[in-house]
Amino acid sequence: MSFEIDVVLARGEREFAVRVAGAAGITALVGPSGQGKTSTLDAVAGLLRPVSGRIAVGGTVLFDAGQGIDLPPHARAAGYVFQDLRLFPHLTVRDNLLFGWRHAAPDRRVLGLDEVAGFLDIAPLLGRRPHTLSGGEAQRVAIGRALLSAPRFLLMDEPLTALDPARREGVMALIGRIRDAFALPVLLVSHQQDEVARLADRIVAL
Ligand SMILES: Nc1ncnc2c1ncn2[C@@H]1O[C@H](COP(=O)(O)OP(=O)(O)OP(=O)(O)O)[C@@H](O)[C@H]1O
Repeated sequence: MSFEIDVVLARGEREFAVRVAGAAGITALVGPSGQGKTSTLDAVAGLLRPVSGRIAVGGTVLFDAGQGIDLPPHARAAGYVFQDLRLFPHLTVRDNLLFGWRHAAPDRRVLGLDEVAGFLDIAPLLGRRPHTLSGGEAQRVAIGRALLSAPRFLLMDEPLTALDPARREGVMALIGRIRDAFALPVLLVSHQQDEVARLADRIVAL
């Protein structure tokens, strides 16, 4: 399973050409601010329509301007961990996690709440609200919600930025375990180029 991305994206007046070829495992997108990294994740998730080009993941074509293919977000089944996490503030951790599960296609639900909570070490937090969580705890809950949505692949926007060095190590180890345990391709954006170099199977500079 790997990402094949060859698109031109437009944001306002600017255009970005993005190319990621045949990378399995963890692919890191790095580069200066404002170079279209988040826009690339949005395009793969189906939240931003490219001007032209093609996006496929694991051989499934998600977008192809030439062939008129543009799958809607739910059919793409991205597990998207947003930079600002976007946990629902009025829901408990349990209900944030179950939101992902309820939106998963029933025949693709391979993971359950208990398994994911155990894997991410967040079982003690299930009754809490997001505003009571530390940055690292909230990050793990957001990853859990994405995993429970039965994703075909994961998109992670700056998963290390808000964390102190010790927590960064923990989240990096976790992302590596997700790749190995669930065989999910991961496309992640990072500014921490040195750290991400140890984790990623491939680095693409925008
Ligand atoms: N909705 C939008 N409308 C207009 N311009 C936008 C929009 N979203 C992003 N942009 C612009 O598009 C460019 C690329 O933004 P994007 O967030 O993809 O970059 P990035 O590489 O992820 O940046 P950063 O590292 O700062 O998060 C930026 O110049 C940004 O200001």
